[in-house]
Amino acid sequence: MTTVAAYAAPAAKAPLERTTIERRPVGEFDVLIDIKFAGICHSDIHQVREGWGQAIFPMVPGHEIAGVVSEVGPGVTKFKAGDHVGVGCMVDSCRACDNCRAGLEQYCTRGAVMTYNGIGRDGEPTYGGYSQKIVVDENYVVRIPDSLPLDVAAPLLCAGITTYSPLKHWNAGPGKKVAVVGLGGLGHMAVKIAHALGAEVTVLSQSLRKKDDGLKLGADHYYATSDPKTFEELRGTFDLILSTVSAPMDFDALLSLLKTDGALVNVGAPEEPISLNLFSVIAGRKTLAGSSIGGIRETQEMLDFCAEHHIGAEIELIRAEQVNEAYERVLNSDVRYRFVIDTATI
Ligand SMILES: NC(=O)c1ccc[n+]([C@@H]2O[C@H](COP(=O)([O-])OP(=O)(O)OC[C@H]3O[C@@H](n4cnc5c(N)ncnc54)[C@H](O)[C@@H]3O)[C@@H](O)[C@H]2O)c1
Ligand SMILES: [Zn+2]
Repeated sequence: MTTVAAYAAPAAKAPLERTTIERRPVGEFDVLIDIKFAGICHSDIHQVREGWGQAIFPMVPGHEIAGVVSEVGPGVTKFKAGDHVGVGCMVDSCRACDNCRAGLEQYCTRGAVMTYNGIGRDGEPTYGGYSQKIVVDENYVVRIPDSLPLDVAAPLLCAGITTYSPLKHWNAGPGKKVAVVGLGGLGHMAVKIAHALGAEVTVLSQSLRKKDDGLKLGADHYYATSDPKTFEELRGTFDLILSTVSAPMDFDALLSLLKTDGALVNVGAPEEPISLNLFSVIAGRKTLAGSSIGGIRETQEMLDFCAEHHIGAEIELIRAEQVNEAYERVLNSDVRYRFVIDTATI
């Protein structure tokens, strides 16, 4: 076992504090990673606060991990010491069910092992990226192309793949009108990726406060959802709407903005249920769908795509002791556009 410095929430809703955790010895197929950067995802905050239900404490959050391989087990074939690598939301899955075989490990029918707030195959709780080292099976590690700096690459491991996967699945590309709802960590990646895929991109944000940023990120249009005229003007406009909002939304209003046969895909994971008038999907044969992160192969594909298109996250690098303050700022929509912890400061 290796003792590693980490930041953990000792109990639900408690502030995070510096502590140490144990990492398992490097097994035959394991990779030991020196974590360099860890992004702060809104999902970390939902889980620390038990907003999605009972969680495991102490909790070391963090599933946007970028680092450098320092050691590999004897059976490892994909990585060697010195490689730049990433770990996202999953560190294992059953590998045998139809979904795992299809590269959709996030939908593993036996339940994927989450990077933190999960229980590993060894029966031990998993601890995430707000720490200095992690041991992960090589099949759940991805390669970060050398042209992508590790700090701006870290958020791709969740915010990047969570938006790339549905944009690809629902064919965002040339000739398609795509709206991105919410311009936070996921939203700003969705804008960059949808633009790079060739779609015509519209941001639907609460206000016009971040309009200049949105246009610079690659949006063609920018509207405020707080302005009722937005919904009149954009009625029936979009082929695809990707909602990244962390709080419940008016889905009937959003569905009215789709063309016939359009899809509203929700990746935001609010803590409360929503209400829906089913006529919103009946009229216009519309689809309301959800999507969870992406599989391991697709995560690699996304990283290669981002490297090719020079896409990284817009980040604010913080020291570990600023993590609680950063959480408050995320909750107040005061982030442009992802906080990333420099794990050397833990
Ligand atoms: N489906 C998945 O696999 C997956 C993966 C990662 C994160 N998530 C979830 O996605 C959500 C967003 O995560 P994030 O890290 O981007 O969070 P974030 O806080 O960075 O971004 C959320 C954005 O939504 C905006 N917003 C809040 N209320 C709004 C409203 N009523 N109208 C328009 N915009 C509004 C906020 O201002 C912010 O810009 C969270 O709920 C998170 O848990 C889901
Ligand atoms: Zn996340």
